[in-house]
Amino acid sequence: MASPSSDLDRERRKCTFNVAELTDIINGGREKTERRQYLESLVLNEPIFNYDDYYFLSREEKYSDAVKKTVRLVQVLKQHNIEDPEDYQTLLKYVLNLNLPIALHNSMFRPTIRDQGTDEQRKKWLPLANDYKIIGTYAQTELGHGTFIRGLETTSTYDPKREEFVLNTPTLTATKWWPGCLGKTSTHAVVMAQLYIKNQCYGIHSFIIQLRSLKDHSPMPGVTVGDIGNKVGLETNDNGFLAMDNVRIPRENMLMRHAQVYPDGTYRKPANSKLVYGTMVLLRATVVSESATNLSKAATIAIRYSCVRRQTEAKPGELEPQIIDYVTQQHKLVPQLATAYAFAWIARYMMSTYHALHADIESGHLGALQELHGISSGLKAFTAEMSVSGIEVCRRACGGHGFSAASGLVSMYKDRLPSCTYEGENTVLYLQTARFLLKCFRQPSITPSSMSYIQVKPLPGARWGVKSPEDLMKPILLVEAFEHRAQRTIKSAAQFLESQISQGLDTSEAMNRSGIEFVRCAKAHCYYFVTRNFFQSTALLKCSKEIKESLLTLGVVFALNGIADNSGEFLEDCFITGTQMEFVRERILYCYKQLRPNLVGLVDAFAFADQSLNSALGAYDGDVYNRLYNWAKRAPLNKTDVHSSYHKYLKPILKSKI
Ligand SMILES: CCCCCCCCCC/C=C\C/C=C/C(=O)SCCNC(=O)CCNC(=O)[C@H](O)C(C)(C)COP(=O)(O)OP(=O)(O)OC[C@H]1O[C@@H](n2cnc3c(N)ncnc32)[C@H](O)[C@@H]1OP(=O)(O)O
Ligand SMILES: Cc1cc2nc3c(=O)[nH]c(=O)nc-3n(C[C@H](O)[C@H](O)[C@H](O)COP(=O)(O)OP(=O)(O)OC[C@H]3O[C@@H](n4cnc5c(N)ncnc54)[C@H](O)[C@@H]3O)c2cc1C
Repeated sequence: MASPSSDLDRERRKCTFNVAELTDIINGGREKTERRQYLESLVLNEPIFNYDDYYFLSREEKYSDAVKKTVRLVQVLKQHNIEDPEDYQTLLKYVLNLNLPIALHNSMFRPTIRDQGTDEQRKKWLPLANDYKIIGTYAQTELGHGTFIRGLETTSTYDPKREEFVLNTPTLTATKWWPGCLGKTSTHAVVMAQLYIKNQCYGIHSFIIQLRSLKDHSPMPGVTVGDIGNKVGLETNDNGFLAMDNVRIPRENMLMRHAQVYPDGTYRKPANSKLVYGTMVLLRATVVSESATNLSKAATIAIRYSCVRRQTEAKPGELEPQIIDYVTQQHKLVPQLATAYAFAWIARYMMSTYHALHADIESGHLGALQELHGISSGLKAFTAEMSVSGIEVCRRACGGHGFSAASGLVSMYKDRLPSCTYEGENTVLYLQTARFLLKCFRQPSITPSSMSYIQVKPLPGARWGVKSPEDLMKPILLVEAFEHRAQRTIKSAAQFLESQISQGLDTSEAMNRSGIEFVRCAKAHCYYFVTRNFFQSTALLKCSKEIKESLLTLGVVFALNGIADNSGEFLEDCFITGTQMEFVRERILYCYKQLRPNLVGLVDAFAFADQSLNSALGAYDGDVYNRLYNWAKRAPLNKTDVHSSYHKYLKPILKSKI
């Protein structure tokens, strides 16, 4: 058997480009790489951030371990004056492989105060939150309602005599349920509740509530709070429940940047009722980035392992091939790698678009709200869905060892799966994007330039300009195919809706009946958007010819697999012919061959530290079998040669003499 590490060494020697150059591109420049390395150096060497035996821990131990790591992380951040949220995200992405019990504090609590608080409220709360003197969460979802926010039942009733709000959980279904970090960690929460003034309901607003004593962490009077119990993945997180019984807070605890309640109870409504949903939009944009990072990790593990794993001698006596040389294995993994790169590029687009449109909104251009919502909803759903399914493909591609916790892929899959549900269930978000696409289809004036393609009506009888398999290496033709599909499905969804209305259905029923068409067009739009962005961004890169070639080939793989996997949608209006579909399949194989020497280089370029992958299969040195064996030997069941259950149960039924 060949030595696993020599297999990876050989792969690395075959790579045609400079891996460090590609790492800089992925990180966004040399300076960002250096910053990342500096941040990594602060935590990687500390024993407390060791994850070696993590997969052996129980849920409670995992939570406790995560709290310990969180506290140390906070100390490290303070010690080194690290305040930039981007730095914190870098640490989460590349080192701290967990959903920490302060995840919601940093991703939702602080941003909500920043974006929805007045200047005075920011001045009061942000220093406390930034300094971790208080830890907060975002409590919106209830037992009875998650998607339909307007249906939340928690009430916040204004008492002008005492200038206080009184928060109540009037029914069982009004109990807050799911908020991360609520169960055991948070001292405070932004709670979304229906605002009542003089018996009139003004809809959902956000309020800061103290949940626990800052002296002993016990629940505050009127607050019932706890963990909701085990779930799929996210074992380090204490997703919780919360019920409130006449909890009083000062008037100043309603976040009043957009809507105000004056001491006498006068209400001033926000310029747009959806401003209160702003933090969700930010987190949806973040999910795009998380989806990219995690699929990159999964591809790193599975591709390195597939270069080390050998199976089935082709000819008697010959060395068994590396499993990566089976085209079926390539057909599993190369599309995941291509998707990881496509998502890394769209994540960068999503964050910069978020910041640009958010700045527009802050300066009063509220038209940007629906554009940001339209873009981020679909991309969150699309990237979460493909990332989760891609991680599972990577896990299965590792055969039996993919089932071992030590692969790192089991927990990754379980921890990522909820991203299809939280921050807006995926179908619900696709429907939101579809609404926006249809609006743009009907109203050119509101169509943002990034979506102007919607205004071009697809020509009946249009045909794809691909004449040979070589044509499939031309980004313009690939993008054209996705553009056509998106235009056609948007038009078809609009026509379907109109046909329902013309049959006499009221708008909501017609929208419901059009839902499947809506989701179809939103997915088609997202595939187009991501493909176009990949080729546009890659074309702009200043890098070596070899890197550009590899990236473009990955883009072709992403696009061609998208066409092959959704072939019906391209064939049904004869835009693509059967012969062109054959070209597509042929070119996919060609691209795999082109990329084969660079597969390890392309995953090495993500530059994940072994600790962050925490995988016996995917470590840099490829020493898979020693790692698996040593890890198994440390398993709690192996602490003694004879387990206590032998004495308790097994011994009596076993024969002492044969
Ligand atoms: C790598 C870095 C590491 C970072 C670490 C971060 C890790 C953190 C891990 C945290 C993990 C989990 C956290 C999870 C948190 C949560 O889940 S919080 C709860 C999230 N909940 C949801 O998302 C609920 C989904 N539901 C909704 O958003 C809305 O209810 C819905 C959009 C479905 C409908 O809202 P309604 O108010 O009922 O809408 P309606 O009145 O029908 O109006 C529709 C109308 O409004 C427009 N609209 C809706 N939302 C927005 C918005 N946000 N902005 C702008 N416009 C909006 C919509 O387009 C419609 O417009 P139209 O013109 O009528 O078509
Ligand atoms: C791990 C995890 C962490 C979370 N963290 C938080 C948190 O920190 N804070 C917080 O407030 N919440 C949190 N949540 C809650 C989360 O945001 C909601 O679960 C999510 O928004 C989905 O809402 P729901 O549970 O009501 O699903 P439902 O809306 O009940 O969805 C069930 C099904 O109904 C369908 N459906 C619902 N409405 C429609 C519609 N209008 N049209 C078509 N189909 C529809 C959905 O597509 C889905 O198939 C978390 C959830 C999870 C799983």
